Amino acid sequence: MAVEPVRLVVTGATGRMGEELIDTAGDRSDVSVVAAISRTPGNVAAEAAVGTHLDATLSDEERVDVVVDFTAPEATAEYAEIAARHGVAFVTGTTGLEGHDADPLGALDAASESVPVLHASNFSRGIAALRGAIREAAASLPDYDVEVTETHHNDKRDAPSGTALTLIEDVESERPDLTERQHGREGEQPREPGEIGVHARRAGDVTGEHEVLFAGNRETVSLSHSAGDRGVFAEGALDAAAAIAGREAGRYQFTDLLRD
Ligand SMILES: NC(=O)C1=CN([C@@H]2O[C@H](COP(=O)(O)OP(=O)(O)OC[C@H]3O[C@@H](n4cnc5c(N)ncnc54)[C@H](OP(=O)(O)O)[C@@H]3O)[C@@H](O)[C@H]2O)C=CC1
Ligand SMILES: O=C(O)C1=N[C@H](C(=O)O)C[C@H](O)C1
Repeated sequence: MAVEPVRLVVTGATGRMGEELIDTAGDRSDVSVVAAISRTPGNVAAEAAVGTHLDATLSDEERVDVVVDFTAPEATAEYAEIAARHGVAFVTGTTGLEGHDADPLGALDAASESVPVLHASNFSRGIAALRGAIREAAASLPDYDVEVTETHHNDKRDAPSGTALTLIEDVESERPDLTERQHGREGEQPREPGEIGVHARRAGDVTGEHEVLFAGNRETVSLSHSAGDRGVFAEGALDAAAAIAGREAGRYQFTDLLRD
């Protein structure tokens, strides 16, 4: 018996990730993009309906299961509220949410009281696997210095990357002695024992690279990931959207949905 595809609305449709999501979804039978949202609708390359306002689109469409959002913190806050008001699940990969004036993290929590909500700073399966390895290394190498380095394309807005922040939290969960995040270094600044070094590089069209270095006095361990293209993020986000549709309201983790 044929299974109905999960019906999606993609926001930020002219963005790098919006375009990748629409393209990748076109090759899959488990999801279908029924509408795309953009402030500049003329530029959207999609066969689906194109709207400028999520609220109006969710009112017009017969049925939408999930809104998939890769935009900007202020837009994510607004779209989460609108999706919840329409009873539609919300999957977002937008980063830079921490401490933003629009309180997107509060908006995700509020939305999760009525619909399923998933936010992941990185939707690649490789990063999901790397996170387990990083927690294990952090627990096994208690006195080693830790330095996190990320590299992204020169149009990225937020620094450090959302993924870098997630990986730092993974290290910190096993190393409560590391209480200071040292962003870059300049001048006379010897390393302090409680530091995690954090380094953000912006160059060319690099899709996304992350490295966590553990250094003792006679050895180093380097755990790293490099995304070959944005398709890995799009596939993961669409997997998450397909898996979250029809679930109970609440906050979901990408790593949990991968295991189900
Ligand atoms: N979690 C993950 O795996 C990944 C996360 N990301 C994150 O996703 C986000 C988007 O990245 P990327 O696609 O490269 O960025 P782009 O700048 O290419 O696209 C963002 C899109 O968001 C829309 N947008 C921006 N601001 C607003 C606003 N205030 N209101 C409505 N729409 C807005 C715009 O679309 P339009 O003009 O069409 O409305 C824009 O095209 C970033 O936060 C990035 O860090 C990126 C890759 C992977
Ligand atoms: O902006 C990007 O491009 C990416 N953003 C995410 C992040 O901030 O970690 C994920 C990925 O690295 C690409």
